[in-house]
Amino acid sequence: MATLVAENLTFAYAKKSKPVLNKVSVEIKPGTLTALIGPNGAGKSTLLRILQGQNTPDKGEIKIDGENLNRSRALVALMPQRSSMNWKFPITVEKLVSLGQIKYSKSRSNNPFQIKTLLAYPNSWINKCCELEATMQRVGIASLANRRLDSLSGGQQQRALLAKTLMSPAKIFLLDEPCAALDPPAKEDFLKIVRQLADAGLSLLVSSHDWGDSLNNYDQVIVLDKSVLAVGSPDQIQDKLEAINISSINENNFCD
Ligand SMILES: Nc1ncnc2c1ncn2[C@@H]1O[C@H](COP(=O)(O)OP(=O)(O)OP(=O)(O)O)[C@@H](O)[C@H]1O
Repeated sequence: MATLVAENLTFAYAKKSKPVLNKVSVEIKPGTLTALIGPNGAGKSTLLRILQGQNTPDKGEIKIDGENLNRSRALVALMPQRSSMNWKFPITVEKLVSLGQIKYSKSRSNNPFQIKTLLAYPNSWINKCCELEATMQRVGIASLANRRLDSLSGGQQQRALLAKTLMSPAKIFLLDEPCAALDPPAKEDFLKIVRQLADAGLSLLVSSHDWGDSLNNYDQVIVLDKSVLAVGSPDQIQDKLEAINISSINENNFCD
């Protein structure tokens, strides 16, 4: 369980350029599913990268359970946009998912894949294998373990990428447009899974272009367009959006 609080984040990609984020504050509570919505170029991906520590804000601060993000980066994991993946890479689902653990383990002294750890803690390898199996089951891809990534549907690929992300020891998960390019049933399946993860105590922030009934799956909705335009429950957001003129957002290619 972990709470992420970001306050007054301001960020520009170059010194003299205009900020792409301006005084953005967000709070992600344990066991909640939050949607981050906004038009193209609103700064959603930038914000997720900052919250994960890949980019540093020019101003503002990010704390996890009161500790600076620098000290607790391992508690935050980012699932990147699907366009950043090479889906043709010859790898099985199981191997991809296990990479989520190995990547993290490199920087840890208790890497369960290291011989010295194995000797000291013989169950660590078994535990990690169980975790791999459990994580694949959690997102409904256990039966696809030996399939190659390029033989999967888009929805299955996204679930495999989610499972890889879940293999990290994080408690807060930032998902960058995980439902982009998924057909409605696959989108619905994916949202059910993230809902279950939140109900199990994880904190999830999911960026999306979706506007409509799917927002009802979320506990909190943040509307971003360089700054936070509105934040609240799906019902509260509907009311607020009318006040801030949703048509101007739609004109900005705010799709679906
Ligand atoms: N690496 C970068 N260098 C310079 N500018 C960037 C970089 N990445 C993004 N930007 C700019 O920052 C702004 C915010 O982009 P960002 O990708 O965060 O928005 P977004 O809301 O995720 O957009 P989309 O919904 O289209 O993915 C845009 O104007 C974009 O052109």
